[in-house]
Amino acid sequence: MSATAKPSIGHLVIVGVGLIGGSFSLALKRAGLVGRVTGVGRSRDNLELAQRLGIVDAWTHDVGEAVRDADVVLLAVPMSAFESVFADMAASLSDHAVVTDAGSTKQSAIAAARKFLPNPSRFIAAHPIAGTEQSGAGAAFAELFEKRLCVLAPDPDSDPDALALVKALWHQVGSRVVCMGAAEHDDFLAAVSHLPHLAAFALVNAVRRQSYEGHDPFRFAAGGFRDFTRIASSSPEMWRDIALCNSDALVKQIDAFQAELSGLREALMAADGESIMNEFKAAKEAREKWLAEHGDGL
Ligand SMILES: NC(=O)c1ccc[n+]([C@@H]2O[C@H](COP(=O)([O-])OP(=O)(O)OC[C@H]3O[C@@H](n4cnc5c(N)ncnc54)[C@H](O)[C@@H]3O)[C@@H](O)[C@H]2O)c1
Ligand SMILES: O=C(O)C(=O)C[C@]1(C(=O)O)C=C[C@@H](O)C=C1
Repeated sequence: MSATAKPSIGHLVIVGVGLIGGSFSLALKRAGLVGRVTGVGRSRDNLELAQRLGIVDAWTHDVGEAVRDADVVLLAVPMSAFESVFADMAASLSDHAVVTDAGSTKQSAIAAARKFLPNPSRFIAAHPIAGTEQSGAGAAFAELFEKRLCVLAPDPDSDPDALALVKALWHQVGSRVVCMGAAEHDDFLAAVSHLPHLAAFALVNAVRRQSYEGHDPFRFAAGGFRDFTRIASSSPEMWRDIALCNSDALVKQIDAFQAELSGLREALMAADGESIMNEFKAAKEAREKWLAEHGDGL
């Protein structure tokens, strides 16, 4: 199957019917590419909401039961749940089922699949680089992946038919699909996704922890603080898991960021306006170049 071919799935199972799993289902349903969708999750309220919103046709808490006649299974749960979900589905998957995921770290997802799935070659690791700070089925929307990158991290053992199907599905939900190695993916994402989240959480805490003689500094925060910290409203559970799964790469990025802050601190202490200006100018230029070259759809 070519990446632009229209795949058709009889039974799709979404494990973790939140922002990402829910949006994937809505986009495929809107495109008329899926017969029925079963949702698997922990929270009854969230699954009932998903059914009311037309994201799933049926739901269960039992992943083994759900995947028995599945054609495609998408894992969209926090990274710490991957191993137990794979273990719970392993005995029930049919030979033809294709398993994929949307997890934010790829080496850990692949390691979990290899450890627990009967046929890891039919697992194709994927990561849509699109999201918001909202969680749960109520946050899902069909347009989420349009024009956004989706990274696939196949390996030489990946089944070519499974790879072609997963490529075609992400293409059909509007993504621009690229393939790369899992380690390379995790390094890049540590820099442009995981560090920014960590920095946003840390910045809010830095403001929160200081004493301002009884005054509330948040009262004076406006657009700058809101833009920088939007992602500190993201799910703490999800971000704890991402940070732990990609800790080596993330620690390197924290060190690089700390070195930048130290440089600026030194320049400030020395009242070195020229250095500060040069740093700010270089960052502004790099950001504008990024937006001009890759900002389409953001
Ligand atoms: N939010 C983003 O911006 C974003 C973007 C790309 C990828 N991701 C990745 O996608 C995955 C899902 O993220 P999300 O934003 O949709 O999260 P979410 O919190 O909106 O949805 C996750 C769902 O999984 C359910 N869940 C948790 N543990 C489970 C388990 N053991 N079995 C079944 N269901 C379980 C939760 O109840 C929740 O409904 C994560 O791995 C995340 O790293 C997130
Ligand atoms: O826009 C946001 O709120 C996001 O955080 C989305 C975002 C990111 O850009 O860092 C977060 C995690 C993902 O794995 C992919 C995308």
